[in-house]
Amino acid sequence: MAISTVPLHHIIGHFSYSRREREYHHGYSRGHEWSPTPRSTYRLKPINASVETPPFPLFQPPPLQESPSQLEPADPDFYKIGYVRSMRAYGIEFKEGPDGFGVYASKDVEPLRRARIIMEIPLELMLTVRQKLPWMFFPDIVPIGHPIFDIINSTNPETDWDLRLACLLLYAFDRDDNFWQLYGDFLPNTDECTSLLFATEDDLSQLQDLDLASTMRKQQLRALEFWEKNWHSGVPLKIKRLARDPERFIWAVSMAQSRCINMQIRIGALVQDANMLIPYADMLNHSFQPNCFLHWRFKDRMVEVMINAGQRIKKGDEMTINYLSGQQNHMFMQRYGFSSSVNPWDLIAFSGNAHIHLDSFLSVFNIAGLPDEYHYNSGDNFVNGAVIAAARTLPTWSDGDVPAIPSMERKAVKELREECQQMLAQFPTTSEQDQKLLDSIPEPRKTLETAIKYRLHRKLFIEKVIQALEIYRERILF
Ligand SMILES: C[S@@+](CC[C@H](N)C(=O)[O-])C[C@H]1O[C@@H](n2cnc3c(N)ncnc32)[C@H](O)[C@@H]1O
Repeated sequence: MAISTVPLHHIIGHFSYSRREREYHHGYSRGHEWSPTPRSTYRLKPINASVETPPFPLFQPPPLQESPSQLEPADPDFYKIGYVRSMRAYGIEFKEGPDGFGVYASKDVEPLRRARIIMEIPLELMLTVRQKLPWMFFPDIVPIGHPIFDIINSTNPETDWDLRLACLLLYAFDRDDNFWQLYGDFLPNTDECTSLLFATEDDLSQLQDLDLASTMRKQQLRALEFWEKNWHSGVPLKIKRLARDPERFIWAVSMAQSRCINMQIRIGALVQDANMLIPYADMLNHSFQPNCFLHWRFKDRMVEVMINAGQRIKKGDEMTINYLSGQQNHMFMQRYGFSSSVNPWDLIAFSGNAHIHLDSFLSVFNIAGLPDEYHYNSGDNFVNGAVIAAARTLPTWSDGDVPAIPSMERKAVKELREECQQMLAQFPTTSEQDQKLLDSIPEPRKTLETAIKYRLHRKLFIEKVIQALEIYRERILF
């Protein structure tokens, strides 16, 4: 069953669509590949003349002058795709930066007592699937009896949300006048994708993590087998053209995995856990200390992107959200194809008996709160997410008010440091060698770069834990 609500996708007025020299393959090309060739103009007739037509552009495109931050502004036409209810954005711009497209503040924002809206995106622009049985998808664009419906219907609702979203995305690209046909041009192409679904065997070996490499091999096989099962030579033409080659389907799965947002949404009386592809909001990059968050506004079925209450933002700052809380780097790698050396949730499996005194360690680094909510406000440049992770992952002891005994702490620090050093020695390369390798490849393939960065981040994290132990040892004596 699919949810049906308002009639969808009435394209209003006309818009001009700038397409540079490239194939018109949704999501296969964008951004810096475009050459500044003349614009071509497409005119789409209004489908439903009775629909009110808001004036274009619905919000101001960013100024075209060179951005002081050296980042490339998105194509101005990105802002002009118009539908019955369009998205709205306030005080932000979409630009290409170090992590692909991102969202940046176009003006300063003073801290406010209440959260402030920067984007509003209506439900009808999104692609969503319900996580649990009875599964549903939205919008209701797939006719019962269409082969893609049967394929979607054959998936496991509990586990295959990414495969279903991929099918829905490919189907949306194939439907005349669907919003995603236009929006797809702003999605990363296969070369720009960081997803390890595209990793070669060599890339996987560069991870220096056998477990992650094996998980990714299984995930690659799962996507490939799904394509083979459903797009075999005998399938009807109308399904075949959605993903003629496995690469196209795997691209769609990688889009679903890396851009999907899981949210609980209320529609009427129904509250559901949904996996959603939310255009424009999916341009927000991740941070462990995000300045924004998402909120479902049920009264008019909009997703709001909001700036945290009390957050100060400077013009040019990147706007970020937290994709996953409480997850280690390998989980970020599996789903999004990136990692961080300051992931506060990273863990190290210590095997010895050494323990340090928890309260002393926390007070040395001015870390407050309980393990699930540790935060720091020390003004000490050394303390970052990796030190928070150290506080969570180092074996510690705490017994009422019993204070630490410096000589015992020093002994424990020595053992823990040695164990960290053994872990580092087990890697075939050092962090310096990884960094040199990254610097020496002029334009590495995304998946190769992602893999080398992952192993580098792991080593930088362990090195930071060693440094933190050293500082703890020095300061505990006073
Ligand atoms: C939801 S999309 C965000 C928009 C994306 N940057 C783009 O170019 O379209 C998620 C992808 O952005 C990139 N990304 C997001 N946050 C990142 C971060 N903190 N570090 C590195 N890459 C990041 C990864 O490639 C990830 O798969």
